[in-house]
Amino acid sequence: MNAKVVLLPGDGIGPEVTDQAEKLIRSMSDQYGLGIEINTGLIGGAALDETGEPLPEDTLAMCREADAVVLGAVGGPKWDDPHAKKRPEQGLLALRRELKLFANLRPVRLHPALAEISPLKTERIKNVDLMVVRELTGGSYFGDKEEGDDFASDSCTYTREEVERVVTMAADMARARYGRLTMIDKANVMATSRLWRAVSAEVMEKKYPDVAYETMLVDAAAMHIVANPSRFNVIVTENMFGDILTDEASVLVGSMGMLPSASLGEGKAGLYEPIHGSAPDIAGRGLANPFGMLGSVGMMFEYSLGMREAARQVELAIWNAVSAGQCTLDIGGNLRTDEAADAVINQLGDIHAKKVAFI
Ligand SMILES: NC(=O)C1=CN([C@@H]2O[C@H](COP(=O)(O)OP(=O)(O)OC[C@H]3O[C@@H](n4cnc5c(N)ncnc54)[C@H](O)[C@@H]3O)[C@@H](O)[C@H]2O)C=CC1
Ligand SMILES: CC(C)CC(=O)C(=O)O
Ligand SMILES: [Mg+2]
Repeated sequence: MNAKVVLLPGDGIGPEVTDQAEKLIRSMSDQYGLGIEINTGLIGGAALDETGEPLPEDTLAMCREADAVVLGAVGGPKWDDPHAKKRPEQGLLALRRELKLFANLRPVRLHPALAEISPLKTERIKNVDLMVVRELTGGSYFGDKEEGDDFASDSCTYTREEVERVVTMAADMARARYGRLTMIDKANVMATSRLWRAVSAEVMEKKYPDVAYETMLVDAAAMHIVANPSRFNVIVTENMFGDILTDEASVLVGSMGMLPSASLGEGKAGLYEPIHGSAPDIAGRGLANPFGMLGSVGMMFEYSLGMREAARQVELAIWNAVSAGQCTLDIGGNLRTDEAADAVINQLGDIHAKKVAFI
């Protein structure tokens, strides 16, 4: 196959979880005889310290050549000076934009063993299995900014095309899941949301009359996600709403450390990262949950390497590790980051051996 994967560990717990991703990729590569080539690059605060840029040219060049990029997290208190001209997070935003990765898929599925970890009542969350499709290269994270001591602005812009392509991807997903699509906006206040509403309605009416479709205001959605999360199946929303709502949704499944993501564009190349940040409060202590990162590697096998079965095996291995209590402190286990990842890799070996024995 000779796929090329670039690892960008970044900052805080980023390198800790990226090390686990590398182990998993190497193990899968050996198991399937894939010969995956792995290269590592600088991004975020680590890149700022070494090169003065949060996304150095050679990192970007390497990523453009790759089939997939796997990223830990960027940022941290060391680079948080509000007057700084360059910030680690700019590196990640620039990478997403340069690679034209307009859709960020964030699946949220509860493992029944973790229902008790969630602060929410088990009967409310037991059927949670949703897919959030977050628009990733538009909106206020990318609009023009003014920044002064007495005035600041972030402009939020969207074009018809930006809305159409991400809603189309989300509607395809809803159709494949025999599910319903909820488009979340703030159309009672924001002009961009009214564009989202009009364009989404057109797309759904013309191309997806068979997919159940609804709209919801983001403030109400924030409430429904915790009050009645299993009512959702596929959610599509703009960049910032999706960012915020998915951190909220992580509470449903036990921990921020559980949620993976895949960022996709027109082609097959993608960026794979857990939804969490660099978690400075636990960095360097072996406490980081690696499952969101390992789940992201699973998504890489599906979306960039076209290996759906391999992706299902990674998902199942994480599921089995959780069932066996082989997990980190945040979800009630007592394993360190590397031990929890090793447990998943061992589970994967068992799954593979059973499959081979069956054949
Ligand atoms: N994709 C990225 O690179 C992102 C970077 N950030 C950056 O990360 C830094 C810290 O941001 P925070 O607001 O603290 O958000 P965070 O996501 O890093 O942490 C929030 C809370 O979740 C916990 N947590 C996160 N990941 C975990 C894991 N794998 N296992 C166990 N617990 C975990 C942390 O310990 C913390 O209590 C900031 O500089 C922020 O800009 C934030 C979000 C995304
Ligand atoms: C640029 C990132 C720090 C934004 C974020 O929180 C995310 O993508 O989850
Ligand atoms: Mg976020």
